[in-house]
Amino acid sequence: MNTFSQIKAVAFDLDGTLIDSVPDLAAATRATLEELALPLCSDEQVRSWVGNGAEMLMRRALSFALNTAVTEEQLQACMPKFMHFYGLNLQQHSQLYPGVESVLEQLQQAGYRMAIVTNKPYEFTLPLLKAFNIDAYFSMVLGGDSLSKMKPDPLPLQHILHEWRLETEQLLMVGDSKNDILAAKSAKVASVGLTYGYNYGEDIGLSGPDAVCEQFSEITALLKLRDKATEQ
Ligand SMILES: O=C(O)COP(=O)(O)O
Ligand SMILES: [Mg+2]
Repeated sequence: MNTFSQIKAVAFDLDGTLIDSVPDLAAATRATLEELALPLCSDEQVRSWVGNGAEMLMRRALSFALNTAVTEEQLQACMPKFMHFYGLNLQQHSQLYPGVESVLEQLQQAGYRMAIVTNKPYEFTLPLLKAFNIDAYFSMVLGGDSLSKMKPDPLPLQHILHEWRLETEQLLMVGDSKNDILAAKSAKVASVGLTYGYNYGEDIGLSGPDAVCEQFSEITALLKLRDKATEQ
């Protein structure tokens, strides 16, 4: 029996897994820094700062711009600005990664239950899923602030196991970051690491997921789903 043979439900990470969201996150980060008359950052820097939610992104951005550690007061003063700017343009420059819609469709057809487990604040998560017209695939959507702890803590995955009455062998976590893989390991569920997303510039394979995929479409083969689009 392979690692994935008992999977009934899949928890997907969002940023860097389903959606390339860095261009809009970077624009909002720069708009915040600009309003504070601080040096601006590049998209590439933001790519390496995403992964632990909006507050940690701003903490990293401020610490770069101020070239020193950031106080709680400085961070809390700039959060409303970032939330405002990001909320204005969630999807102007962001894109779904290739193959995402078709794989979600195939998984739905095959009867898998699907959830989003992201560290992005919940208030941005649902609008972003709606903007790309993929919200209906997910019967549970957890943002970084939906529960008391976010990934790499196992709590969001444990919440799904509990709510959906699943055994650990029945849930799969798919993500681009070591936070996704660490959360899966702590929750004792299988994980797939994607190489194209954001992982602080590190190789996702080093976190030890059960499988590494270069493209989202490879998930169908792992779950032994036939690609109906290419099937004659
Ligand atoms: O917002 C973040 O920092 C990361 O979000 P993700 O968990 O969907 O990758
Ligand atoms: Mg991610």
